Amino acid sequence: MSARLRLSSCGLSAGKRARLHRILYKHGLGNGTALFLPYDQGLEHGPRDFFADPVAGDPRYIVRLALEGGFNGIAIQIGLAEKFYWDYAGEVPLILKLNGKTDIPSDARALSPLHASVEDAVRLGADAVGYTLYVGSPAQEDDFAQYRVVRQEAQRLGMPLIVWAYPRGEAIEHKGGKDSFYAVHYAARVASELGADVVKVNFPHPEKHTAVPADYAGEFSSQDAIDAVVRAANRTMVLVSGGSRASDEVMFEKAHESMSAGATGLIFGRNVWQRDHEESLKFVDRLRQILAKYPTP
Ligand SMILES: O=C(CO)COP(=O)(O)O
Repeated sequence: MSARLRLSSCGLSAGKRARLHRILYKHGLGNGTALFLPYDQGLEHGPRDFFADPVAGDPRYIVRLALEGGFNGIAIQIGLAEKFYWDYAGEVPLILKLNGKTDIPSDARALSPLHASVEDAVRLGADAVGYTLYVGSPAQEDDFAQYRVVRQEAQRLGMPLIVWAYPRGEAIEHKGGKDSFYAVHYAARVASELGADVVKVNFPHPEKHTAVPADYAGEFSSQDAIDAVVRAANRTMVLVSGGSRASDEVMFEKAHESMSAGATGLIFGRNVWQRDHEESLKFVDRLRQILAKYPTP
């Protein structure tokens, strides 16, 4: 089991540290771990994600779920933040997603345009901002330039920056795919190199890297892979995302392995809200029991 990063080891400015302290120690379990509820899928995938439980299409329901489930924060886009977040008077920390796109065009040249600024986040009382960076996309150069401005603004305003580090594009597909160990490992390192305070990654699948590039040949367990991903992020805290619906056992295993690797927390969306209310709360309770086993020293 690897040690979890303490806030004091992350090289954070005072404002960022205060905000992250609020998220990690004043909400959720208050033990330095985090459980975030992401709700940007309506933009990224469209309303089809709400077919499984139509009530989840209502942002009011999701904000209430974040509160009832004892989440450390909710990650939403500007439109929903403006119209729904204050229904609960900021009782759950807000992570304002600053960029995002639809999945209607292909991901061949993936780039998520900005829709909001770090100043919007300050105005709305957010405790962090989120930026999706497509590592490996042919548009990576433009993405890095757009990201640099956000990073500088976040630094100036003391706003923690969470990078959704997503491998994308044809080149990645030829190197094992976006969930491969190689791609996720590289993405975590990129986020740390580029100054993210927190990086959000997909759980790496060692079986998917198909030994391309050759340095990744060999036997890796999923625990080996997530251990390496957290190490690659070094002083950047790691959040592991949920992905599409899977069995509860698979999700709990992922949660255990991530926390054991030293990740700071989990950001699970569809696996939480693509089921009825009672089931969602039961699932969240099990996740909280897992996080309780891994307090930050
Ligand atoms: O962070 C996420 C989306 O922004 C992860 O969401 P899912 O758990 O639904 O994959």
